[in-house]
Amino acid sequence: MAALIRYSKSSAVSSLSSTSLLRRCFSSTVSSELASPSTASPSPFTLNHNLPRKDPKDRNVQWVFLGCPGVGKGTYASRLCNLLGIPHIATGDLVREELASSTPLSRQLSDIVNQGKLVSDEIIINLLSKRLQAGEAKGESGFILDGFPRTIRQAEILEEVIDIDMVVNLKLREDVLLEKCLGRRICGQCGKNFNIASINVKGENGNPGMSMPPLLPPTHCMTKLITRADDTEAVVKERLRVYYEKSQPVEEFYRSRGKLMEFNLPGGISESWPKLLQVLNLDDFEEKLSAAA
Ligand SMILES: Nc1ncnc2c1ncn2[C@@H]1O[C@H](COP(=O)(O)OP(=O)(O)O)[C@@H](O)[C@H]1O
Repeated sequence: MAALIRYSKSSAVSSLSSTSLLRRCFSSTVSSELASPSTASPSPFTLNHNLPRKDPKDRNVQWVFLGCPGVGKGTYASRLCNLLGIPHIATGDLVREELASSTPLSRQLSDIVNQGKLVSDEIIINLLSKRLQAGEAKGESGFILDGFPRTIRQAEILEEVIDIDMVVNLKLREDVLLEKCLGRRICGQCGKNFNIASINVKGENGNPGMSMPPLLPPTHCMTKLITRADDTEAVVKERLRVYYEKSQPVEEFYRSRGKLMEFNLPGGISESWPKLLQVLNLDDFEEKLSAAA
C-alpha cells in the first residue's frame, strides 16, 4: 500500500505508511485473519438480522457510525458507548481539540473546518492514531467510531487494519438536518451537546412527517451555550454537499461488504433510542442494566 502519511522531513516516522501506523495502534486488537483485506460476501444486513443476542460485555464492539452532519451520530454513539462501557471516538472532537490548541496545525485546520471542507486523510489518520494509541495505553477495548471513515481511502485503510463488525448508517430528511445543525449548541463549560431547534415538519412527497422536540440544557448551562463556528447555514450546506460527494460512497463500501445497517430515525431521542436499541438487539441489555442499577 502506498505511503499515505507524509510527515515533516524531520519526523522519524516519515517512511511509515498510514496502514502500518494504524496497524501499530491497533496491534493488540487485530487478528491476523482480519488484517488482510475483507473477503466478506455481499449480503447487506437487514434490520434485526445477523446480530448476536449475547451480552455486549462478551462482544468486542468495534462499530462505525455514519450519517450526514446533524443526523445525531454523536448523540446516539455517545449514549451507546455509555451503555456498553466503551469509548466514543469522534474525529470531529479530535479536530476541535486540535483547533483549541495554538499550534501551526490548528491554524491550518481552522480554515478547512470553517469552510465546511474535509481535513486531509493524512491529518485525520494521524489524529485518530494518536487517540487510539492513548486508549490502548489505558487498556481500552472496543469503540464506536463517529465521523470516521469519511472517504473511501479512509475506509480502505481502516478495513485493512481492523475488523469493523458493523456500520450503522443514520438517516434523516435533509431539511431536518439543516434545522438540526443550526439549532446545535454546546455548553462552553461542561462540553455537553444540546439542540434548541423544535422540529415539526409535515409529510410530503412520500416523506413522513416528523416532530423532534428540542434537547434543552439544564439552567446552569443555559448562559454558557456556544454555537460551533461551522454551524452557519452556508457552511452546513457546504458540509452536506461534501458529505454527498465524499462520504456517501463509504455507505456503498460497507454495504457491499455486508456490514451496513440502515437506520431511519423516526423522530426525536425518546422515539428513536428504544427503536435503535431494538435493532441492535440491546433492548434486553438496557433493561438488565436498569434493573441492576
Ligand atoms: N474523518 C474525517 N475526515 C476528514 N475531516 C474530518 C473527519 N472527521 C472530522 N473532520 C473535520 O471536522 C469537522 C467536524 O466534524 P464533525 O464534528 O464530525 O461534523 P459533522 O457535524 O459534520 O458530522 C468536519 O467538517 C471536517 O472538517
